[in-house]
Amino acid sequence: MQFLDGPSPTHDLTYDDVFMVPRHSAVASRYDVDLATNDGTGATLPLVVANMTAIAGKRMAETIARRGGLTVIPQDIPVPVVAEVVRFVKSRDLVFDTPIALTPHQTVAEALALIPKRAHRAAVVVDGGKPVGVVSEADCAEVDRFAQVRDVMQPPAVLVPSTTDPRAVFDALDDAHAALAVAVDRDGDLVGVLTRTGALRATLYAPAVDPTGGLRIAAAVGVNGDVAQKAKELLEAGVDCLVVDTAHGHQDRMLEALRAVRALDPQVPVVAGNVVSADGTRALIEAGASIVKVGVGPGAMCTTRMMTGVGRPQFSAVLECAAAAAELGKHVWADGGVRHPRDVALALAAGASSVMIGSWFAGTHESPGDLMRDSDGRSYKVSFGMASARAVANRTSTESAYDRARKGLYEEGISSSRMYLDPARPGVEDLIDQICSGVRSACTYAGAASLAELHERAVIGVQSTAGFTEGRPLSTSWT
Ligand SMILES: NC(=O)C1=CN([C@@H]2O[C@H](COP(=O)(O)OP(=O)(O)OC[C@H]3O[C@@H](n4cnc5c(N)ncnc54)[C@H](OP(=O)(O)O)[C@@H]3O)[C@@H](O)[C@H]2O)C=CC1
Ligand SMILES: Nc1nc2c(ncn2[C@@H]2O[C@H](COP(=O)(O)O)[C@@H](O)[C@H]2O)c(=O)[nH]1
Ligand SMILES: [K+]
Repeated sequence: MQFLDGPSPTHDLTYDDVFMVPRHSAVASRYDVDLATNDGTGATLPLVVANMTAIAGKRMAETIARRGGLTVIPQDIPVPVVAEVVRFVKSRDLVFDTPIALTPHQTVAEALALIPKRAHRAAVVVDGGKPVGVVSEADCAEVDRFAQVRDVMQPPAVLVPSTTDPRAVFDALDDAHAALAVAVDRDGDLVGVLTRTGALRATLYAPAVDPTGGLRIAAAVGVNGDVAQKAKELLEAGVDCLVVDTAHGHQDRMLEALRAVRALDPQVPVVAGNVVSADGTRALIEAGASIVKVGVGPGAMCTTRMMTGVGRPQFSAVLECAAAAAELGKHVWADGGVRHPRDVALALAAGASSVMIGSWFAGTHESPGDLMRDSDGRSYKVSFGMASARAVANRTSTESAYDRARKGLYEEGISSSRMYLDPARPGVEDLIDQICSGVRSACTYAGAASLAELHERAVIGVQSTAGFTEGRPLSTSWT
């Protein structure tokens, strides 16, 4: 990457401060761009879901890995629960989505409570393992809430063997004018479901799979307690990537934790953070990190910069840390502050091998929270920071009242934030589509057929606030 006007600017920059200049390209199509990462995680997309309790659960992990990204299960989740999530995610079909399954005698009220957990807005009715019907919200309208789903369900309009090619599923749905295909195994038992868009995506994305063919998943540990023991248990549970995470990564406690984890000789990438300097990056790599997580204060739930004045504008932080990591043959993830597809493209241009997203993905069907509606009827989910009073109270729930009170004083995150679902993109896969379109397009503007080429060829300019504002679309006239 180089700056348009030569040397690096003298002050630090964040994503909004910069733009990429188009240059000659020999890449004919945006589909010719390979978005696979080269950091050893096996991800085919440069996207990681942040280890935040309100965002990263098993549903998110399954959905993201099927499209090629990774989800980091937060450090606050007990190891046996993480092990169960890993087992669940690795048992998922690589093409067909896991539906809400109801028995015929369950009620319409139960169906209506569960259907919003799925972007495809339906549930499958199963009897003895076999799908016997599909229930959508429309089927439940104007019906007694205690009615049984068997009385409102429709027979599956498209029933296919789970070995069916996604393109054939797409065509079958199109021919039948149906919304959802139901897939079964050789015994006729339910495997999963696929929408038209899901079938299309299955032809465009490659799932992130481990050597045994299971979907990949990551998990985090903090720096307190017996880190090595917890890391060992997570590795035994089968995580594909281990994240050692704390607010201030360039500290002794982190370096000790990292050395202890490295001593386990993990055969998966070890990510550590967070830092924002070349020194911090080198320290983490020397202590055993294969990937360094970069970002202090850019997160949407994060109050660190307001509380402490500490941090660093994210574009410059990623640029400096990525250069330091590359000198040692290692990588960085850009963590936090991503609000538009452009931010992902710019982080990758600065040299990140992957980009971590939290809050933006909170406002999707796949995040763990319940779907809420505000007084205007807009759908949202509640999100909160991992250093918020709420998260700290959860994390310290087994400690003495005195210790909890002591730790409760250091609050550096928002405890409750409404993350609205975009009505046009309510599922995390809709956001992935949007991000990948933006990044693929950015690559062709730069003449890059891979992420390594994007970093190599990117020419970055610095813009004024007016320059950034000019780039924003207008939904109404300006006079
Ligand atoms: N990327 C970012 O900007 C930030 C991210 N976070 C996220 O919040 C979650 C919780 O992290 P964290 O608060 O580190 O909690 P942890 O539970 O990981 O504890 C951090 C440990 O480091 C010690 N510590 C020393 N200095 C600091 C400091 N300046 N800030 C925080 N801890 C310090 C703490 O001791 P003692 O309590 O005695 O001081 C504690 O023992 C993580 O997921 C982290 O990534 C949090 C803040 C910033
Ligand atoms: N200072 C804090 N940082 C936090 C907190 N919770 C999470 N985070 C960081 O934000 C990113 C995600 O950023 P986003 O803009 O995509 O939401 C996450 O990975 C953490 O590094 C917090 O409470 N305080
Ligand atoms: K912030």
